[in-house]
Amino acid sequence: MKLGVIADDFTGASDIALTLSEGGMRTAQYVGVPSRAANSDIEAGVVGLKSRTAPAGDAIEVSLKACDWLVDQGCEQIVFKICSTFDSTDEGNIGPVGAALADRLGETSVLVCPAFPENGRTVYEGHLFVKDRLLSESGMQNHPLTPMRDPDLRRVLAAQTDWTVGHVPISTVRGGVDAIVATLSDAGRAMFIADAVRNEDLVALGRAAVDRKLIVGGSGIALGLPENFDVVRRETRWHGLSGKAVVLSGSCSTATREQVATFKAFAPAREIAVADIMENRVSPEQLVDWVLQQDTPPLIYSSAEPDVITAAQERYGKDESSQSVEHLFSDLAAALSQAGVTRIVVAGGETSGAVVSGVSANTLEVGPRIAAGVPALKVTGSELVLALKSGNFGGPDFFREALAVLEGRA
Ligand SMILES: Nc1ncnc2c1ncn2[C@@H]1O[C@H](COP(=O)(O)OP(=O)(O)OP(=O)(O)O)[C@@H](O)[C@H]1O
Ligand SMILES: O=C(O)[C@@H](O)C(=O)CO
Repeated sequence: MKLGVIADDFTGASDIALTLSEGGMRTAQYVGVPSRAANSDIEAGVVGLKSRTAPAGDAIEVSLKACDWLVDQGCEQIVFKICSTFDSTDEGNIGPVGAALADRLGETSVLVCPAFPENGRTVYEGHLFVKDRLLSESGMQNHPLTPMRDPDLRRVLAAQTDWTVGHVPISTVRGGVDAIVATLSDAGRAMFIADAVRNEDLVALGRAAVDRKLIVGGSGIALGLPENFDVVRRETRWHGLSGKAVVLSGSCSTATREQVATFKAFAPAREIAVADIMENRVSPEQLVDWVLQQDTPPLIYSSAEPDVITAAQERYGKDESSQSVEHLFSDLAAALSQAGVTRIVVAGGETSGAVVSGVSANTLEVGPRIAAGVPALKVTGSELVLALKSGNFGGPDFFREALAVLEGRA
């Protein structure tokens, strides 16, 4: 293994696994830190964690464990994959985990860039944009767990770490690899928010990071990395699975809510409210029976508007509300796979974490792209294929498109 990635959630892991796989690296995605050595033919290993919203100490501990495992597999460089919308709180986890990984790897200068232009995430003058909106006006200010209310990433990161926070402006990025390298050199415990507006900017940053032991970024930062290693490009082989399918959506992001509305117009759909779970009005067994009765792939969703989420959080507590939904999706996914469901499309990073732990997946093989940042995945050693969609990824018809790719029809 040459390149190791520690991803702070599972959709983010599959997002960067797709970029590396499309970049020609033989890539595997692992669910949590593996207890065994990786297959020797794997060039890029992506360890997916569920650490984005964990207490900082826990996130550091598990990220260091992942780092040690990747270094043991031979990795020369580690990427800490964060969300392209920089999802985090003042307590962390980007700053504290980034600093802990840097200390472990002996790195003193860390490039930080969440840009993902293909999905509309760009960084300019240190500020993060989602399409034509500042991060703080993009809908992310209403996120149930990590509301992002400040678009200036230098300020956001500085609140999370005692490392110096610097900036690589777009003029330096466009000035070429040597200009970027000069900015990053001999910095002395500094993290640099780098501007990037186009894929070419990310490729330049990736090239400039060739000697860095740690990079922090979204999947875009991986665009330029495969070429730093001696890899031979290969086609991915993919065989979809037919059989029963289901869509599970716990994401409350703007894009997901539109996808839910689009899919509901022609597919059977069941909405789950936090109150239904808290007051035991719904169980995985009932939901599995309902799924199996449907003639076409159905949707089960808790995706809701911000006022509904706020009301649930005020009534039951913030963590309690999201955990109740995640536990339900985890138990439901386990029961669905036991009942013979072969295709599961999941919306939401935390929700995807719940689902992959529910189905006891250990390693995921990366298949073709469904949408930017979302590959088809096969659970190794099992008759189950998955799509793990980040909240705001995919077009309005994503669920139908994902079901088709997972079946091998597209
Ligand atoms: N109706 C609801 N009320 C309160 N919380 C909810 C509700 N539905 C889902 N949640 C919680 O909101 C969180 C949504 O996070 P998740 O990561 O799954 O989606 P996302 O943030 O849109 O996706 P991503 O992290 O990929 O951008 C989960 O913890 C989920 O359990
Ligand atoms: O970078 C992104 O936006 C995604 O891969 C993700 O991490 C969302 O959870």
